[in-house]
Amino acid sequence: MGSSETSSYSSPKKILFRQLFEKESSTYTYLLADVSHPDRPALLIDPVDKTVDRDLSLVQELELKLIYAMNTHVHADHVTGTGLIKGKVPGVKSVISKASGSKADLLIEPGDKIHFGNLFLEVRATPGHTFGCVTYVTGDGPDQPQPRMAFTGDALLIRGCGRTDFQGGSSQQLYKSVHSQARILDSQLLLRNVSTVGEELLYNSRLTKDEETFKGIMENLNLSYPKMIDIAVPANMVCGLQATTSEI
Ligand SMILES: N[C@@H](CCC(=O)N[C@@H](CSS)C(=O)NCC(=O)O)C(=O)O
Ligand SMILES: [Fe+2]
Repeated sequence: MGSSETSSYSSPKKILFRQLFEKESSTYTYLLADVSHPDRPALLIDPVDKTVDRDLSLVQELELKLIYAMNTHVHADHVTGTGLIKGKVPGVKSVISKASGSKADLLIEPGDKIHFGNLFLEVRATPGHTFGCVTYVTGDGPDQPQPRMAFTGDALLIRGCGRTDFQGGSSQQLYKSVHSQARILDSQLLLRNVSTVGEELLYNSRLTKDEETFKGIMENLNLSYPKMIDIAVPANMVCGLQATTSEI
């Protein structure tokens, strides 16, 4: 293995972090691992079915042991890779929120901790883009990596946020999610590797507005119906495997 696993995180425990991109749906997938632990346990957040082989090759190259394949929410623009990953890597557990109403091995709830080696992710409820959206936040504590990172799914995007016009979306709820969690989240948390919650609260063109203005913006986005939604949503309710629900 090369020296590319070093990161700028000051921590006695070493976290490996990789951001991967699927260009058709513009989806970011994240790979995290505890590389201080002898087993090098790892997890993937929001993998896409089309890039599963790429993601698993990277896991193999970095000599990691994948233990979780997780989703932040039921995506509407792509089919999740979590079911395919389970078929390819024995022992991997799929993860999604209980509130999403989906099937997975682990149905997590706000406040749960997902451990990988000596590191963990905390689950925060951030509904509003869809029902059951969660944000995964790296652990707090002296032996956890700093600065902390937040994986917000589509709840909070850099200078934007997920739409709120389908799957239990609510602009009122999304506004509350971001503003109430932001007070709890450290302003140093990174989003998609190039912004912070604090920066978004200052410069996000939607979420810096008052709640009524935000609601008006979200009701007038005039976005087209996502091309994949009718395939992606039912598939994502079962970890991406529509036909073989026993394999979730
Ligand atoms: N043209 C795309 C649809 C893109 C889209 O609606 N993306 C969602 C996130 S995936 S549920 C979204 O919330 N976008 C926010 C925005 O402001 O655009 C397609 O057909 O896939
Ligand atoms: Fe989404």
